[in-house]
Amino acid sequence: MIPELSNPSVCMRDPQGVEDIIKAMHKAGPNTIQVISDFDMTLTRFAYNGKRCPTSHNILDNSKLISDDCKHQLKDLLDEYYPIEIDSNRTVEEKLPLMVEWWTKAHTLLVQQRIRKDLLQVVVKESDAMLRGNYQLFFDHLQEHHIPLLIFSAGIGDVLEEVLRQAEVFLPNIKVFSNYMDFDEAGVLKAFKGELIHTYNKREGALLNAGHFEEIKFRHNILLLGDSLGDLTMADGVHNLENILRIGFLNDKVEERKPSYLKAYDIVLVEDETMDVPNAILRYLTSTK
Ligand SMILES: Nc1ccn([C@@H]2O[C@H](COP(=O)(O)O)[C@@H](O)[C@H]2O)c(=O)n1
Ligand SMILES: [Mg+2]
Repeated sequence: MIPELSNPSVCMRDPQGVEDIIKAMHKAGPNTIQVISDFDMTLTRFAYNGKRCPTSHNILDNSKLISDDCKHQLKDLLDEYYPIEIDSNRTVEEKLPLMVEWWTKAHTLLVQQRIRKDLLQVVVKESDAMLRGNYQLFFDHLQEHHIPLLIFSAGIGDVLEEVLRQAEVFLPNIKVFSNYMDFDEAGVLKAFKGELIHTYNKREGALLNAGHFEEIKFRHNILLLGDSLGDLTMADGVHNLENILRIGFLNDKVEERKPSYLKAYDIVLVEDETMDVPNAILRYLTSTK
């Protein structure tokens, strides 16, 4: 049905179950589909030529807008909390307060740096941020078939929008839920807006944004893309969900985390820096054969 499902990066707990979901979504047609995707390390690459690529936070953390002292502090936070974020031996309940602590400390430091809105464009351009291979096909295909794409990110909304704009894929069918910066009249960062979104509270974020799901309530079939187990709750606001196909990018600590990813995601893509598998599935879902 979809030759790319035999790629070496593809792992599935239940290949027949995956085929059944895809067939049901294909039968229902593109007008019933919506895509919900995480941003960092899902739409963007985890690594390129063996080097880690930055998250939307890291784009700022590593930029010329941040003092050396603050860079060290942000790096210390990353070294302390990222291993906790991806630790398979801790429960989500254990991780929750620690994630709030990480995001709160990092955002406090960023605010202290008095970041200028007009320089975001420059730092994104100067960064090593990269979308996954063949990302253009993904965005163009969704736009062409009028399929809404919700990008649901615990990263920084202003930065991720700029990444998409510079890649010329910030298209009208895209909606973003994320942490947005609040600037003062002089265009200097003074706070972050609204409720904090971190890796493990996307369910709450989804429920807070009920209006979006209401607008597209006739789209009961979901293609969900994520790289963290926290991303699985991004579709919790969807009305009368019929079919959901969950695709998880397993980027880091592969052997340790594979069992839990196989249990939670229908398709697990191991160290795959491309959009080839989601693209092939979308091509099939929107085909008439
Ligand atoms: N100070 C921080 C906080 C979080 N991160 C990483 O960002 C990712 C969240 O964004 P998603 O688009 O993936 O929801 C998350 O995986 C954290 O590792 C960071 O780099 N710095
Ligand atoms: Mg992510």
